[in-house]
Amino acid sequence: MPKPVVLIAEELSPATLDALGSDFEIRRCTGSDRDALLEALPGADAVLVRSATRLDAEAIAAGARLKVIGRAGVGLDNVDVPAASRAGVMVVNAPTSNIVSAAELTVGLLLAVARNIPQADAALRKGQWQRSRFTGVELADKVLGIVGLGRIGSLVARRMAAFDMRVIAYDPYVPPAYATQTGVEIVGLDELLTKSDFLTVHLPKTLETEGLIGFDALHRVKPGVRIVNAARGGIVDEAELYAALKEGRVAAAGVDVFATEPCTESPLFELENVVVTPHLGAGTAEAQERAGVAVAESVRQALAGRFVPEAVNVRLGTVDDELAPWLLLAERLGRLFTATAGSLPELLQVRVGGEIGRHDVAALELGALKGALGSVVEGGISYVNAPLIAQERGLATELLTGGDHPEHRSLLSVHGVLPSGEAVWVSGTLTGLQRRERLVDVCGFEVDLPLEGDVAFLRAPDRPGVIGAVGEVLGRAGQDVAGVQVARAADRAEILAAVHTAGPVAQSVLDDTAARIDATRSWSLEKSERTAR
Ligand SMILES: NC(=O)c1ccc[n+]([C@@H]2O[C@H](COP(=O)([O-])OP(=O)(O)OC[C@H]3O[C@@H](n4cnc5c(N)ncnc54)[C@H](O)[C@@H]3O)[C@@H](O)[C@H]2O)c1
Ligand SMILES: O=C(O)[C@H](O)COP(=O)(O)O
Repeated sequence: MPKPVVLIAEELSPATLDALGSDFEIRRCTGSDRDALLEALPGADAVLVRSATRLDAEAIAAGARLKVIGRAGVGLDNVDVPAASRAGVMVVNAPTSNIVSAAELTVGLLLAVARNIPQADAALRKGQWQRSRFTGVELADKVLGIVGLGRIGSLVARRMAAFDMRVIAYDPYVPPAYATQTGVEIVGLDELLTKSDFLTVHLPKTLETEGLIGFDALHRVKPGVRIVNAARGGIVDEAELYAALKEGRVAAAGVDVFATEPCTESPLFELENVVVTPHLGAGTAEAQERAGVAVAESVRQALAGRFVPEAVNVRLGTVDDELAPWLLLAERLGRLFTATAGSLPELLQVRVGGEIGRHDVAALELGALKGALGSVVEGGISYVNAPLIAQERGLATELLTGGDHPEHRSLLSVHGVLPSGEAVWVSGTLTGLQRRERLVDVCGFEVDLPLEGDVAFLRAPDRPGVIGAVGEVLGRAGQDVAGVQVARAADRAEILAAVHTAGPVAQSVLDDTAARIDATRSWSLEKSERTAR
């Protein structure tokens, strides 16, 4: 089996490779070289990038085998996430990997624009000892205006409070109570602009935020404000910032990010009151290691078809340690449901009863759907494309919670009514300290089976000699039978035989066995598991 290919399109920490391990073939390309990227993408199962690689719809379409895009960092403005979702490609990032580093760089830029540190350094290296030329201002008792009080904005707020700054913020999407807890006063944009002595931007780049600090805002600012942008180029309009600096409306600026990167020429570079860095917010050993290891882990999970908590284009709700094994069970039951039913219903119901039903179990609906479609959809099913594929096939899902079971603390069932009117369901639970998966009910036949290994199911009329006949056909085919479990229907009209074999039963052998006992239906757990992979 060839190993899945992970394409590394930008310089990542060496820890990334260690975390990926030896299960993948690693290829490299320079993601900012468009031709090289488009040439390398068709062979890749996963691609790892930072902010310099543009993964737009064209690039995603070129990645015909692509299953996951890993962004070793926060910002996703270089990835067309809707296009990835349409193509069934999971997008993962490392949303907290570099926030401390970005906040610390912001602190550095605030200090640099207050005290002219880089300019003084450059002058002294040229032999100029000019103390009064670089007279700065203190931070203490000044107003710091933060635009965007998210993860990085909040870290900056905490750090700058230690400099005795008065921190205000504009962010219409954070609850005022949260801001109060952090000691920050939430104000409107106008108030922030007119009151701030220092202004720092920590927004995502969106249609709404691009140019937010542009002509209008830069004409309303408090005269002599110092501005820092270590979020995304273009949120502070570079041309308008240049004009404001030239006219003295803005006293100084610290700029880490540019509308077009790499940026090696800019009118801003000509101004002495500007401090620039080449997108260094995440440029620390710690941030790079965290980002690389986090996306490597996510890519491993994604390529194994598992749920990835950091996936940005999967709406799964919360999957905590308590729920994670139930999610796997839901997927397995989904697969077994399809194998048992032999077709798909119009409505797939996921019923969650007992203790686990009292948690937020929304994820189980998607897990069961992914499992149910897994063995029937060509081209691979993922948490990303399962809802889309279900919609295309007219398959709806429903999550029902509540109710207790007399025998099981918690019970998960996947249920559906087939076009013939027949109801099919499979139910399972987790047992013991190891939380082992057990199949406990197949269409009303009570069983007690692990949900793994090679198990053939046969549903047949309840007649003497049925089990002997099953053993005989399988034995003749050279199939070792490790055990048989027989469940009887309440009316004793039918049995369900679950036959454990040491190895997969060939379809022809299963068909022969079924014919011998007049089975109304036969299917196998191994088949439903394996074809879904
Ligand atoms: N320079 C770097 O190397 C570097 C490193 C890391 C992150 N970043 C960038 O920093 C930015 C912030 O990252 P984060 O992790 O703090 O993001 P975040 O999502 O945690 O915070 C963003 C905040 O902006 C607010 N917001 C969104 N739209 C807004 C609007 N129109 N007006 C006001 N507030 C608005 C949101 O409510 C949120 O609280 C992102 O653009 C990210 O890409 C840059
Ligand atoms: O969004 C981010 O994570 C930062 O801007 C860092 O980008 P980078 O990984 O290209 O340094």
